[in-house]
Amino acid sequence: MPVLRNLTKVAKQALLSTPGCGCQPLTVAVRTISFSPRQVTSDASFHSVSFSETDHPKVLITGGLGQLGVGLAKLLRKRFGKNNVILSDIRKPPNNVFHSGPFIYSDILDYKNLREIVVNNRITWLVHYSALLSAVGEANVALARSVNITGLHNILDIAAEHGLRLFVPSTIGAFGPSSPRNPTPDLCVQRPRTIYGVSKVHAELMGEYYHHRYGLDFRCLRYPGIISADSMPGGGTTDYAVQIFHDAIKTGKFECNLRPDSQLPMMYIDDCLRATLEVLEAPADTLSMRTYNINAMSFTPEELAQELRKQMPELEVTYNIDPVRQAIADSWPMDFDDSNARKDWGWKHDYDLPELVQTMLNYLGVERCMAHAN
Ligand SMILES: NC(=O)C1=CN([C@@H]2O[C@H](COP(=O)(O)OP(=O)(O)OC[C@H]3O[C@@H](n4cnc5c(N)ncnc54)[C@H](O)[C@@H]3O)[C@@H](O)[C@H]2O)C=CC1
Ligand SMILES: CC(=O)[C@H](N)C(=O)O
Repeated sequence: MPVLRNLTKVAKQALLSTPGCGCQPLTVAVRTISFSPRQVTSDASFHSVSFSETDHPKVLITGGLGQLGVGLAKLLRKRFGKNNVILSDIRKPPNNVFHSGPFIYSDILDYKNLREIVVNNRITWLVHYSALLSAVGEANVALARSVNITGLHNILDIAAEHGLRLFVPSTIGAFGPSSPRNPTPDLCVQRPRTIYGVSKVHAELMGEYYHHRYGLDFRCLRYPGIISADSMPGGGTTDYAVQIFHDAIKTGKFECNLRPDSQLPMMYIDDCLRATLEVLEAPADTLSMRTYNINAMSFTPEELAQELRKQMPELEVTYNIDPVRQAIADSWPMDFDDSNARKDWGWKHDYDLPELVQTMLNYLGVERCMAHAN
């Protein structure tokens, strides 16, 4: 079988190489003044741990069991120590995640519970990953509004009250059909047409407002579509670019829900997680903005399939367009201008399309061969 023959080739290669698996605040920090964004009771604590008091930040990741959180926890634990990074979600963690470091239940809609976690664990950095993504959000607007907007308000208030450094990811989805699409700069018209996009523009603006108004150390990157091998996407428009690898390896066939010419910005997960750590560690005076585009590559489904066919010539791709996802993709950036991130804090991606494809095939090919061997 050609698919298996190519898989074996890919797996052999993989066994030989290692798979990749400006503004200063106008006010003093909120914890030092008597006014806070939320009318907290007088017993509320503003005693956050300052960075000089600890060797490492104490990090909480919300929504940590999705496509990105487990990988980010692994990276941050390597850097700051296993027990200094707490993953949280409302879902039950799989065994390997539960045994790899601290995990805690946290519903971002439960403000008191969130505050208790931050206080009891002396959290200093908060990475806020909980969200409903673009396609899932359109299927459940009320829940998306609640998680992505009400949840964010809880996060912002807790971060401001406890002097946390707060990272919130935004997305290419924060732009819309009236934005310049090729390329899309950091600052331009943002009129997205999805609840996901609207909630992310809201997050960008609220975070920046809290930064200027209360001195909140808010940091935000607009991620492209993220491609990963060991975690599945949670219901977005760019999901096809992950699924194609799984289907190609399993069956040699893939049915794509976007048109072959739909060009979108994309990034391999290792680049995305490294960018997140880099912007979190960047000295404040290097950040001329608080929300940055980051990018690595742009491609269409057809171009991705062509790159895959270099390794799997028999791959068959058919198209069965999902009108909801297609309308979203047609309104999103085709290419992303991340020159400010590159200039300010030295952002540089490692993976272009050929490396991405090779790395994904290596990883998934080895996994499949190992599963067959067991
Ligand atoms: N994966 C991607 O391609 C991109 C992701 N992003 C952003 O990065 C962040 C992480 O993305 P993914 O890991 O892909 O998302 P995901 O959809 O895979 O995971 C989101 C997680 O949030 C959790 N969650 C939902 N409601 C919650 C609640 N009430 N309380 C606590 N947790 C809750 C879910 O259980 C899920 O584990 C999101 O904010 C997303 O908007 C931005 C651009 C691209
Ligand atoms: C690009 C994103 O924000 C996400 N992957 C989605 O497609 O919704």
